[in-house]
Amino acid sequence: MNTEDVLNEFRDAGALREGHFVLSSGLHSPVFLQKNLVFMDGARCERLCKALAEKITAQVGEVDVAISPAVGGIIPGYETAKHLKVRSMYVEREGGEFKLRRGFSVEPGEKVVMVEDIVTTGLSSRECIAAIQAAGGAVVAAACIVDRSGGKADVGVPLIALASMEVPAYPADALPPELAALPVEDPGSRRLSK
Ligand SMILES: O=P(O)(O)OC[C@H]1O[C@H](OP(=O)(O)OP(=O)(O)O)[C@H](O)[C@@H]1O
Ligand SMILES: O=C(O)c1cc(=O)[nH]c(=O)[nH]1
Ligand SMILES: [Mg+2]
Repeated sequence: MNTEDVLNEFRDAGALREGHFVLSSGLHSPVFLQKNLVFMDGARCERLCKALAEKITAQVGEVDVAISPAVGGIIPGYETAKHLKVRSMYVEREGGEFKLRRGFSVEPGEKVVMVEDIVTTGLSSRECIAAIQAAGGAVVAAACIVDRSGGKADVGVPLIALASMEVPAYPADALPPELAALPVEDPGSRRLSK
């Protein structure tokens, strides 16, 4: 499955949104990939995550566990883990910081693949990887359905992306006028509890 195939799944699901969005990183973008509209369709989610699992196995071999950052990473993390035939867990924010909760744990040195839905700056991936390492896991790779940085994001381990593309994103004080003119949506969960 190549980038165009993945984007077609997003288009067909009505998940390729245009407007004015504030992203998890605080950057603003005229494009948002509303992944939940993709993952809500079991067959579509399975096609994408099966392909991602195959890419992970081809690049890093077998792993022991897949761990994702909540909320967006939970469904693709579970489905990818299913195809890798490994346990699936997630980290969630406690006082703003990602932690393994709900009885989830890793054995010291277990090989972990961190599975994200979307990577933009890589900040959430780095936070998730730090939480896994703090819990004793050895993160051998990160994986995502779409890398919006076109390969530029550095998450500190190899990043395996099913689709890779560069999408414009701007700091709040450097918005193009046509973007600044539109009302802003904040669709993610990072700022929900504040
Ligand atoms: O690479 P980054 O710059 O960190 O951006 C990508 C992150 O943004 C979204 O999460 P968000 O925090 O918006 O919440 P969600 O998982 O609940 O959608 C997405 O699920 C990634 O985790
Ligand atoms: O950077 C983000 O927060 C982000 C971008 C995107 O296209 N989709 C998403 O769910 N999050
Ligand atoms: Mg997320």
